[in-house]
Amino acid sequence: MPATAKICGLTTAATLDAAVRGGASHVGFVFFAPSPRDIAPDLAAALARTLPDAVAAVGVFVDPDDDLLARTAPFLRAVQLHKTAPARAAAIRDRVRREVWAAVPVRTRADVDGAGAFRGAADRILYDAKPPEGAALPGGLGLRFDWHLLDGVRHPLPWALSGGLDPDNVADAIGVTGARLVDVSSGVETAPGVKDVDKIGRFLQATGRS
Ligand SMILES: O=C(O)c1ccccc1NCC(=O)[C@H](O)[C@H](O)COP(=O)(O)O
Repeated sequence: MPATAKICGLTTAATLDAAVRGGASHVGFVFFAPSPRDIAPDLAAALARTLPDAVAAVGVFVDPDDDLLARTAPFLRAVQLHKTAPARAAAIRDRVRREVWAAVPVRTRADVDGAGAFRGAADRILYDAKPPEGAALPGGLGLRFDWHLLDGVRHPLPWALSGGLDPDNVADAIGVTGARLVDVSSGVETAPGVKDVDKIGRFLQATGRS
């Protein structure tokens, strides 16, 4: 079964174009200063304006304040929240009136079950690999979790699979988990924050969409 895909952490017109041409359903812009993928809101707005309707812009945030959300939400279709409690996610959803994705860091089955806390507070769960203690970033680390932790799970919300995916493993990941939406960042880069047009194309081809 083919899956749709979000290419995360884009910062240039050329790589955005590769994602669009390859058939991505979503593109992600990271608004988090410590990230090598951090993008200024003005540049993200300009890139987002070039997207066709079929491709949704997703803003990626780490427990954002209202000011950052106000500056970015107008050109986004969804906000992806890391390290954000369910009550705050619900308040953000009410405030920005955008689809809210809650990132759930996974190392154990208990982590997966924790996604239920976002029922009623978010619109989608993004299962991502749990970073090591003290990691500078909550995502974009190229780490994967045991996909079998999703076996038999009754998901509380629509969901997406993330963490350590790349052009060579994404087809397996889709086969094992049944994910209908996959998300990638470092797996289509040549260095942290440097996206690669060919890898983006290969990743999207491997999802079975293009
Ligand atoms: O990618 C980042 O730099 C980042 C920074 C702060 C919060 C989240 C971040 N990324 C979130 C994503 O959606 C990534 O695509 C996801 O963690 C998967 O990353 P990867 O394992 O590198 O494919």
